[in-house]
Amino acid sequence: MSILSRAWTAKNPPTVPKTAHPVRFGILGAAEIGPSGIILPARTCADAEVVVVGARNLEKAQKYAKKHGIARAVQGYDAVLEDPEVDAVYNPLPNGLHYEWTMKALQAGKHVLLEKPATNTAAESERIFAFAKEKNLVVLEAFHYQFHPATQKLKAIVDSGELGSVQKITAHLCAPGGFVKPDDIRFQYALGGGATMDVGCYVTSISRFLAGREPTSVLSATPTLQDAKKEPKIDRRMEFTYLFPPAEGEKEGPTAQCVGDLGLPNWGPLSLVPSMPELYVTVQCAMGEASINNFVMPSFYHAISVRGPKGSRTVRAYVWGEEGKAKGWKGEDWWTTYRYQLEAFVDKLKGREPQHWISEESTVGNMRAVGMVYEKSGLGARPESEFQL
Ligand SMILES: NC(=O)C1=CN([C@@H]2O[C@H](COP(=O)(O)OP(=O)(O)OC[C@H]3O[C@@H](n4cnc5c(N)ncnc54)[C@H](OP(=O)(O)O)[C@@H]3O)[C@@H](O)[C@H]2O)C=CC1
Ligand SMILES: O=C1OC[C@@H](O)[C@H](O)[C@H]1O
Repeated sequence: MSILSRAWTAKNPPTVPKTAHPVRFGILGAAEIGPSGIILPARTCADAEVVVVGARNLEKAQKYAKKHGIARAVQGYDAVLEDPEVDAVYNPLPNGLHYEWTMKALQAGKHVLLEKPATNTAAESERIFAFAKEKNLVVLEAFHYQFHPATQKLKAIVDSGELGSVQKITAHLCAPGGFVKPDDIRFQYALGGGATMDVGCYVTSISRFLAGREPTSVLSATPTLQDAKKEPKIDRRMEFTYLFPPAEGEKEGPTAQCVGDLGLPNWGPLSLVPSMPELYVTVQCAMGEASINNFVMPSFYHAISVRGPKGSRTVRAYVWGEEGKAKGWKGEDWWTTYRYQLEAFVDKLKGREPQHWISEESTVGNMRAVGMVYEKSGLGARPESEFQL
């Protein structure tokens, strides 16, 4: 399939008939990410159905429901949680509201597919998972990129040892200027904003994933503020370096040099030339290097470049290899990261073994690492939610 047909099918996926008991989702908020994050993936998943969306304004919810083919629209998020037809909630609210509405959803007996980053602090994530355990419910932080075969192919190459030990990871997730508007939730401290929260959490996540361990410290963290007067704690860009502990037999642990940016400045004469997005990860190892050029949206295009003792090669993985298929792992080459993620989520709820999972430890570890970056940068932690159950 070409890049164009993959992109077209991802946006216009086939609608499949539902099983007798699909997981019925309710969406909290008429969020921008909703169509990619859950609505289109659910259309092609026999075991999932979006049944209701709730927004603060009923008319907004109704417009959104009509546009995206959702059967019902309700006013407010409580109405979604009280809905007896809802089994699981998709929570794409601003980061600073993730904790409150995930706790409320769990209280209401709903499973939660929770947008990244899970919460404002590691302590909040810990509390969510403790409560989910108590209620015997599932919470998954939606780090969708990890569920795609391309990400896992890169991980398998690094873990195979063919390139030797990991020495240095470089991870960039940077958007061109204008991609995020000045009044966006991402630039509001009270809502858990900041580049490190929004895009820095991805480069943190993939660095930890590929290093296969948690960072012990942040060697440096240099913020560029979005608007120092209006939001003195909001980073538009953060450059930061993690130090990981050595693995057994290693003298020194690897580092990860990360950059997250929500608005790369234009360049060239009169600054008229927009910057290109940066969406790559490189893993330098003792005997070579592996990299991927589009780790957040690999379903559109990607290339994994490997250089090592066996020579150089370029690998692509839109679907599982023969081994994965033999294990029953599903996929189509137009499946987005979100579609692969949904498959894992419904598998978990249906008592099947998901192909991949983001564990509680991983979510808490990521939030802890993001928190360490904010502390080192001098901007300080994002505000703890005042919500009490
Ligand atoms: N996995 C991924 O690839 C992506 C994940 N995300 C994550 O999803 C979440 C939402 O992002 P995105 O869809 O871009 O954001 P939007 O601004 O489009 O949506 C956020 C929703 O939050 C609701 N909301 C509730 N309180 C407030 C408030 N005080 N101010 C503003 N909105 C409020 C709004 O709901 P209402 O309709 O009720 O007004 C709105 O629809 C974030 O956590 C982000 O990190 C975002 C993009 C991609
Ligand atoms: O995937 C993403 O890319 C752009 C970001 O602003 C967004 O929040 C993130 O999840």
